[in-house]
Amino acid sequence: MDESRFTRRTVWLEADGRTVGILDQTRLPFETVDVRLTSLSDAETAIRDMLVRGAPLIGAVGAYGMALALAEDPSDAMIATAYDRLFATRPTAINLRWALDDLRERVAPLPEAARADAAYARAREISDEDVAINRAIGENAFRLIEARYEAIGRSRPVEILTHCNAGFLATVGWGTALAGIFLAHARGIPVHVWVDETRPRSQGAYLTAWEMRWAGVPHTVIADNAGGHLMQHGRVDMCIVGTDRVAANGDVCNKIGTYLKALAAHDNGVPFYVALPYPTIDWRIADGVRDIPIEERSATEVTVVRGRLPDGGIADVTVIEDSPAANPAFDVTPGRLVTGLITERGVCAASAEGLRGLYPERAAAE
Ligand SMILES: CSC[C@@H](O)[C@@H](O)C(=O)COP(=O)(O)O
Repeated sequence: MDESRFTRRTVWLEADGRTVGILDQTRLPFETVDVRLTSLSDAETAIRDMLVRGAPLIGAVGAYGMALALAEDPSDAMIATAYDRLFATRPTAINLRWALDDLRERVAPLPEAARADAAYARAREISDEDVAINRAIGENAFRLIEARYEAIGRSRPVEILTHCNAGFLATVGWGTALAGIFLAHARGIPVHVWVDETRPRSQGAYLTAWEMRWAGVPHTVIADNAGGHLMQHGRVDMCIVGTDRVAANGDVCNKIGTYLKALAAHDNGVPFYVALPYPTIDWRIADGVRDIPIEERSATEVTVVRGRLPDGGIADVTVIEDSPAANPAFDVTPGRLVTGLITERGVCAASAEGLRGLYPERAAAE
């Protein structure tokens, strides 16, 4: 199979060398619409309102946001303003801070006239690096999927459960948790994916299912509450999810509901893997459950649902009226419930020792 299907870019520089193109993910799966970002405030809105989402993609668009800002005004004051405004858009995905720190460090020492070009060049590099990293994560995840296929005697498809969306839409290309699944499918290992719907924003139903169709991977969308039952009855061979931030002790922050899936997997002896690139590790947080800040989003995301009407139109309908609703968007799964962290450097235990073993230089630097 042609692997370029899995490298569809989610953010790119337009031909004018200044405007940034993105796929508007709020319109999926009903419409495929590209949008152009021309200013800092466009980038800010795109991240905050989730036209782009997923930790690695948020980082890449944050980097382009800094470049767009400096193209308008390359002053020191603008570096600080752009950093603060972009940083405030989404609090949980650590890739955003990583990308903004990186950009600020590189452009601040330069003369003003050189700053915008340097920022665009670095944003592009970050994007290309993300695609290469995810391809490597995919190879490491592929080996685990292949091993499960051998373990079940090559008798049937490997049943994999995933939560939220950690495919190419959540990154610049390939994806993290889904990269190994795409590779397995492309290389002829039969897989079937249980796609958690992932309320309230339904990234599973709207985005992962769309990617599975795009790639031709057999899949079934399930309500968020179904995973435990399927695991109890031997219908899940492994779980693979992505993450928005991994603490130095291996605790994993991901879309709300991930923790419950990890508990069910642990209780049923189902391997639970988390895929991540190095910028997702927050070396400054020693205890993830205690210290990772969790984004609380609008209650409207819980009370209003988007769908297609019988006449073909697309509409938002209210499903909860007159009751308060709460919307914590992420949760933290303790490292002890995670079978392994799948990174571009290999697979390690979800622990301080495991992470230090794979990234000794980065652990020492923090
Ligand atoms: C690869 S990014 C992390 C993902 O795994 C995903 O599950 C997730 O939580 C993304 O959250 P989102 O709120 O859609 O930006």
